[in-house]
Amino acid sequence: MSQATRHTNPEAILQVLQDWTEAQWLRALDLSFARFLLSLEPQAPALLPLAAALLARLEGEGHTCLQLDLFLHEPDRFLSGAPELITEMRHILAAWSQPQQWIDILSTCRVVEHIDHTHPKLQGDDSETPLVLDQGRLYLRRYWRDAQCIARTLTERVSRRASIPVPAETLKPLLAQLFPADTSGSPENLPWQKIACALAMRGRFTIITGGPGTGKTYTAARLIALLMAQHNSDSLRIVLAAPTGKAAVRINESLHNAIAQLPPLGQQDLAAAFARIGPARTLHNLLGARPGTRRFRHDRQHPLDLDVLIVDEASMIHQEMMAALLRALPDHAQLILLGDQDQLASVEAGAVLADLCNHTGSYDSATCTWLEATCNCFLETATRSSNPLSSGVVRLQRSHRFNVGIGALADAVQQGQTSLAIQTLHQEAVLEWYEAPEVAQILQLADSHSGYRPLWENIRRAGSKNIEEHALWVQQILEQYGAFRLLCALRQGPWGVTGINQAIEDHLQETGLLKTQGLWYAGRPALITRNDPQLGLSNGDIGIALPDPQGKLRVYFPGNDPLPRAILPSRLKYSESAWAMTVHKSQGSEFQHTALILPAQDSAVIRRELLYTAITRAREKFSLFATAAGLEQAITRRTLRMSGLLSALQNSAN
Ligand SMILES: Nc1ncnc2c1ncn2[C@@H]1O[C@H](COP(=O)(O)OP(=O)(O)OP(=O)(O)O)[C@@H](O)[C@H]1O
Repeated sequence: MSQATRHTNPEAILQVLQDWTEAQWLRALDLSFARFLLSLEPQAPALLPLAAALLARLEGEGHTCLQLDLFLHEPDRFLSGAPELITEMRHILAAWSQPQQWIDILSTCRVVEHIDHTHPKLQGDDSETPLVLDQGRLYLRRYWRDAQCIARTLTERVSRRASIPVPAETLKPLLAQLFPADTSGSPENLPWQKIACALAMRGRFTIITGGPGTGKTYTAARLIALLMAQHNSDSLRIVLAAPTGKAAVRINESLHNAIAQLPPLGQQDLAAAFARIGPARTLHNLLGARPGTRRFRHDRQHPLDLDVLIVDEASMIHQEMMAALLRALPDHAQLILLGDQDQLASVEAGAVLADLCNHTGSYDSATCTWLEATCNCFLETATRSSNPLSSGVVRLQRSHRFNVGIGALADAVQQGQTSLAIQTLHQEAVLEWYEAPEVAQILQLADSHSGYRPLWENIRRAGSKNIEEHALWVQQILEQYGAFRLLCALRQGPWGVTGINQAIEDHLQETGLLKTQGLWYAGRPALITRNDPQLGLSNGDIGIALPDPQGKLRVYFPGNDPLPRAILPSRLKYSESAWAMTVHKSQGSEFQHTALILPAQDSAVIRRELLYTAITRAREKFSLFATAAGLEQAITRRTLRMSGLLSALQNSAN
């Protein structure tokens, strides 16, 4: 068959898709979706099955739409694979290389709805075609619907910004009391934490973004104190949440510590009031996930019972979850998102926090007047921002916790400055760079005092039979495990999680440090890989297998209770060893010492956001195993997730 025929015949395109699926470049799901659309519209043009399969595959890579101009300009930026497959894809796409061709052809399909913004009332929600074409972007319908929902709900929330009646004259002295050092109103040194509180106090939607240690939790603690001082703390329902169980545990701990350090505010017993809020929950749990479905118990008809919702680690919220959250949020409630927009985006599709923070940092005149009245800050009023949420977003700028060397490296990477990053790696004592990495060096580091050695020695000592002493020992082991972590960019291969875990277990066995035969051995850190509601465990939770006081092996998980939970290993169906873990899985955690392992061979998944996320997991020391070329590629390559959220926000605001 000639290439020309291949390009115009849907059956021939299906054959190409079949070949790509056999080569494992497409997923079976992608092919099935293309077939399904052709079954709905047998006379469809050849472009339809191709577009459907590529769109489905892109969704698997985290994109919420196929943005025609970006994708057709550089398809292999978004879909990587074996060179011959990429060449074939490029060759086939050459027949439809212009966005307008796609629009003209796909608009004729019955399974595609083309949104016409000049007649918005006639379009949209009522129609149920599987695909939607909107302003040069092709969507799976549910992603389009979710983007519209987020955009509509948030612009509506922001437009009611000033509708919470908080008198500036009562807020001002409270803010001054909570942020005593922040008296300066000079533009170079604005008190962003105080500004964040002032905005969140009267807004129904606020984002407090910033790198690690910039005081997001510090600010959230003060915001909670202000809310309690302004309203009746007994009846105000404040709820804390996070995308994962681990992140929920962490926000509990850090907020608890931050509240304990707060100065007294009026008559409030803050610690008691905070205790009434209750521990942070995962978003799944809060919304009432229905197992085996995409649905939640709470939605527009059954809204959540709360007045204020504070969600930490918001960079991990994917688009579908954000839409579900907004549907379930009562109209009157205040939503505050905390997170670092520069971190890796969510595993599932979308880059919600980064999209929502895009083009922000300017404030409208009403907001500037409010900040002047409450914070004594004089900000320049922006002429119209291209992001309607801009007045509700605050970026905290200064790190208060970070080790200076680690912070400098994170900044250089985040700004894409390779030579500065290399110079910093060479200069700073807390940074260690293995430029010609070998597995033996990784094992040596893991087996050192700043690695797992203290943990391994403590595990070998074995716990006491006395219950209290045993509990203390378990607690100590969990803390020691949390002090160091090996992070990998990849899952598979000798430099990936599986290879490094195996190398460590072999090392432990060979040196006799721990007996690692079998799946479960005393000392094995086990990462849960699937949610298990019955056991109350979430994907990403980590426990350590240790003998109980009777010598029987149990897996101990840290939790909100002071005592770790003990579960029999046989009950844990889905787990993997966690001496090394992926950078993705480490999100929401921090370790005193973090080591990142980049593979010798380049991989398209190694990008700036991954490097930044790994570096910012380290509190005191960061070790890097990477060649100079690997490091440079990682810094240069940026993640670009195709999404229509910003454009949907702009449409909603008009
Ligand atoms: N304005 C400030 N003055 C003094 N100390 C501060 C201030 N802001 C934050 N800190 C301190 O800096 C440290 C880091 O703050 P915090 O934990 O709130 O940062 P974060 O942005 O939530 O970090 P992460 O993203 O890692 O969770 C804490 O010890 C906190 O008490």
